[in-house]
Amino acid sequence: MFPKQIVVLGGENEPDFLETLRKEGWTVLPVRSATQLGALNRDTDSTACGLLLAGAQFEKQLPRFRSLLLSTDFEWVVLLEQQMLEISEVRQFVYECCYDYHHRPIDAKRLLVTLGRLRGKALLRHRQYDVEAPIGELIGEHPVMVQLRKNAQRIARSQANVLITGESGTGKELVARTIHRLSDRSHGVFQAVNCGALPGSLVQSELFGYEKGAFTGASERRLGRIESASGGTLFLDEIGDMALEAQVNLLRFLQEGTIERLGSPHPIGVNVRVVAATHVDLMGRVRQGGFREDLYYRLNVCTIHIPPLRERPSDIIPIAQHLIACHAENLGVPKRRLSSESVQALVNHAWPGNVRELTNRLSQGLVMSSGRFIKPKDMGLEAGVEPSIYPLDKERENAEREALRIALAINQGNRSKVARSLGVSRATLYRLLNKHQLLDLADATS
Ligand SMILES: Nc1ncnc2c1ncn2[C@@H]1O[C@H](COP(=O)(O)OP(=O)(O)OP(=O)(O)O)[C@@H](O)[C@H]1O
Repeated sequence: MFPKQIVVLGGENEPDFLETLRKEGWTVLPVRSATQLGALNRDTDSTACGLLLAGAQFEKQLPRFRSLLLSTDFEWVVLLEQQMLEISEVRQFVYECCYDYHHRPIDAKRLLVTLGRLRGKALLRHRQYDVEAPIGELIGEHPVMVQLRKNAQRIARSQANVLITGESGTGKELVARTIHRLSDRSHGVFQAVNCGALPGSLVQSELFGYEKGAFTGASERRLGRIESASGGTLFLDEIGDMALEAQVNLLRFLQEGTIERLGSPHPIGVNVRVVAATHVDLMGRVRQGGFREDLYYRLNVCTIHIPPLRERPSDIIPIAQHLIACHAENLGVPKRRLSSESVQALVNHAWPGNVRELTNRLSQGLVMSSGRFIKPKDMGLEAGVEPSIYPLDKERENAEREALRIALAINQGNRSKVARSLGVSRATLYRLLNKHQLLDLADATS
């Protein structure tokens, strides 16, 4: 149970009311300096409430009080003179920094009710942050994400290679890390290699390592990324961009479990699980001759597809709240909340950059907002009032495509099993796969 604590800022001019608070079971914590407030904010749990007692010339000290209040995690109520509310800067201050206001003379009963509500709100907020998953957790309650987490768990228990597909920023690396964390390799390293960033000339030495003297400049032996990941997981991001020559060696490694360092004819056994990711249509690349078909099938033992954020709009706000809780501390700013306009704007946005864009916009919003709430403009978004619901036929299309993807993943592309699990004939399944351009994910022989 959290104690009833109230931080009182701004003078001792209400001794009777402070006494009433004590009698009502509140611990009153008077604050006289910014340092004291900072210490209380650090040492008191965030369910404590704040009461600001506005004194004479309050309107001249608004910037100081604004930065004091916003530097804390507490919810605040301000007590002021009624005529002060005629000053627009004061009204703006109350709107931005406070949960509520009361004016003098004090109506003790009413103010106690307000403080009771304030505490209730602080407790709720505390619980909300308390249940937040730690940073690095895959958030999302959309049915596709729920299924995706289950699949990741199942896959983690096996040693199978995995191919993760999805647009840029959808969370492919996060899923790969989750598989690693849940696997019996979690004590080994997670080695991430961005194949797109490696020039063709470097990819071989980077992945497979080299012996001293293997080429000019090879002054000592160097282990490659595959060997360094031994006992752990190798994450090959943007696998579609890997040079063809390196693809041959990677295939040999996947078939035989051995590598050869450049300059050495001796194969070395390496125990590594490979998780690859791509944002391009890898099968399309196979057809164009840019990616080896045999390697595609070696990597694609299990597939996880992450749909873009716009196709799972119910995930936007839970992920946003999680990210605010995680990033506010890293950025050294208070945990501000989303205004209702911001919630609407976030849901309306199309998210071409997916969750990465969401992370960036929220970080910007946390830094730029000057009040208790993050507003749309703080995140570089237009305030939107449009309802966030997609037309029904678009929702149906999305649901149909997701059901197909899930069934394909669970049944490893086996068409007969997929058709059975979806309760449709093979002919209908073929039509649906064709319509959603998912034929590549289905095994034509099954
Ligand atoms: N479901 C999620 N829950 C919480 N955070 C997420 C989620 N999905 C993605 N993120 C966060 O979004 C950011 C981008 O994710 P990640 O790097 O895994 O995407 P990616 O698909 O690998 O991107 P790219 O294709 O550009 O390499 C990361 O900070 C990640 O932690």
